[in-house]
Amino acid sequence: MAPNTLAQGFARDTLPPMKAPLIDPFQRAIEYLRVSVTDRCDFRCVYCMSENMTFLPKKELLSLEELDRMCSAFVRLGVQKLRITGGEPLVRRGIMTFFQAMSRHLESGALKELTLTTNGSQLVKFADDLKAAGVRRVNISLDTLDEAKFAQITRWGRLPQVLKGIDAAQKAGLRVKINTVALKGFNEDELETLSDWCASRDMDLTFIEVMPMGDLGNEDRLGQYWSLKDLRARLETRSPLVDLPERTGGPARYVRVENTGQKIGFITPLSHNFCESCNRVRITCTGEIYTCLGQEGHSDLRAPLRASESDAQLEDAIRAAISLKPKGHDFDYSRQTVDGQVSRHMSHTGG
Ligand SMILES: Nc1nc2c(ncn2[C@@H]2O[C@H](COP(=O)(O)OP(=O)(O)OP(=O)(O)O)[C@@H](O)[C@H]2O)c(=O)[nH]1
Ligand SMILES: C[S@@+](CC[C@H](N)C(=O)[O-])C[C@H]1O[C@@H](n2cnc3c(N)ncnc32)[C@H](O)[C@@H]1O
Ligand code: SF4
Ligand code: SF4
Repeated sequence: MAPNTLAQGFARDTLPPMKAPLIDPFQRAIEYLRVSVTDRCDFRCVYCMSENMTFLPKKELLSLEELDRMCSAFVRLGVQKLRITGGEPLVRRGIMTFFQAMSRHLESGALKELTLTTNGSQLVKFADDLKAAGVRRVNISLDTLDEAKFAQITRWGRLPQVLKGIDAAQKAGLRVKINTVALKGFNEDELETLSDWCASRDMDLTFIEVMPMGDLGNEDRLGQYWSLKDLRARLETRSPLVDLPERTGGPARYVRVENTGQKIGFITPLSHNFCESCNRVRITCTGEIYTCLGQEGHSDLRAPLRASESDAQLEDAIRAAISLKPKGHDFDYSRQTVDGQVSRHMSHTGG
């Protein structure tokens, strides 16, 4: 990708010496930042958005320059892994300039990984640029390989476009991990097919338990919930699974499928929560920090960011927010009610 003047303009900080790292009240080091760069999306997945979602006015969003300042402040405070998400991150205008600007933190060695989670619809256009900006792997969400079911679950998505995006990512040399939300009565019968398909293309696969977020409307999230313990037991009837110690810094726990060598991850916030080793916080597209995905508590970082050209106030506000990070989430399916429902949309905080 050709050097971009806007990106050069971003690079005003060559990272002053690293500050004291971010440690929360439970002695967990915060090294992983997930940033939602837009609440917009070209899909309307049923577990994530309502069909008639209204989006924020553009002026509410952090500008690309502000996103740069925000992320750079976190990198100075010890964040080593930066995941860009949304909404659909690749529908944000100018987003490649932002990726390009962030690559300077990879080059300096301060940031170990720059990556994104995407629905894959725009990868034909952007895979090469992402690779050039230093992205090495992408997580692509895909719940089914059946075209009609794909249209049903994403409402607006088209499967062939996403499959072409996956091809483009692999061709560009990006490592691909597929994220599949396991939904009872929807893709239950496809898990083996999906896992064989990923193995045949040398892609990792992670199954995610559906979380009770967003406005449920007519959606029965409780009825859709499927414990990954059951799924694991089913996969075990085909081949032994060996627990792997390795971690990506994310919440997935991995197993190796003995018969094929394939790696499969499980993200099980409900049936086995991983809060005790939580290392991450989230920034919304409007500059709020959520220190837990499963809690409503948050604080505003946009005001301190905009208050001054210096980042001192922003850094103080970040530390203050981390000092309030809760121990874990409040999701609760056990009472078979939606008490544990978090009314915020995933697209706002970025999942
Ligand atoms: N409850 C909970 N769920 C999370 C958390 N982080 C990620 N998830 C869930 O896992 C999904 C997949 O996460 P990804 O965006 O692929 O990121 P990741 O799992 O950190 O990715 P890797 O770097 O590949 O490990 C998210 O959309 C959420 O549904 C977390 O901190 N708490
Ligand atoms: C909110 S999306 C944002 C990034 C991108 N648009 C995508 O779909 O990959 C991030 C992830 O959140 C997951 N997700 C959304 N709503 C969820 C829910 N209610 N429970 C579990 N995962 C959810 C999606 O499947 C996706 O893997
Ligand atoms: S899960 Fe991702 S692709 Fe689906 S509606 Fe939410 S933000 Fe869009
Ligand atoms: S639910 Fe909250 S505390 Fe638990 S892993 Fe996710 S973000 Fe961390």
